[in-house]
Amino acid sequence: MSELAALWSELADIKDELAGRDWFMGTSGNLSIKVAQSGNFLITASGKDKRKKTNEDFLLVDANGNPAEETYLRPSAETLLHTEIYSRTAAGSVLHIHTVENNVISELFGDAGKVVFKGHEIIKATGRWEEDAELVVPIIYNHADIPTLTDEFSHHIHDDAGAVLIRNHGITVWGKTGLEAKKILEACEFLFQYTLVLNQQKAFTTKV
Ligand SMILES: CSC[C@@H](O)[C@@H](O)C(=O)COP(=O)(O)O
Ligand SMILES: [Zn+2]
Repeated sequence: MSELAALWSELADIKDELAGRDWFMGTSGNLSIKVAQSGNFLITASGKDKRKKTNEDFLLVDANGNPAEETYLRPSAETLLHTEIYSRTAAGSVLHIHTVENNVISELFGDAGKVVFKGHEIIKATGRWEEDAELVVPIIYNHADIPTLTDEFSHHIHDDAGAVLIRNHGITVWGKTGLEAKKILEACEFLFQYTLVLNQQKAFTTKV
């Protein structure tokens, strides 16, 4: 199998898994994986139902996000976020999803500009192993203009792995590999769900 075919299959597997969690509501979400050395990456085609598996799910783009081969497919509308992450880090994969939980958390903590988690075992999935490790997820405004959104997003790209919430839009995570990006995504969504359930329980117990 060629390197490209292997990467296609890896990204398709990630897409299948995330689809199994119903994390691509209303055609939302975009995923990419980098082809080592070349600067090119495979990215989801724009506007597709990402729950479906087809031969046209991904296209190859160059480091500027332009199609690297003849195609009628359009790369994701948010390709610029992916190019920005790849240009500033050694990330190998970028994943973006919209969930009710990540949207509600982004709204609850949006005015603070970040949500901070501490004292959760699952923080280790993000590569922080100290007992008092903190996971800080920045929250930025959802600029409709993608270059403006990317500019604000870029202030939060400090490492080869990371996560940023876009308010009332979704989360974008990246990691050195597809597996690392998926682990960070799952850890974040776990923590978002935990926070919402805990707050609901607290509200309930203060009422009774
Ligand atoms: C229908 S969701 C809105 C989209 O603009 C976007 O936020 C998204 O996640 C999917 O866009 P896409 O161009 O398919 O990658
Ligand atoms: Zn989106």
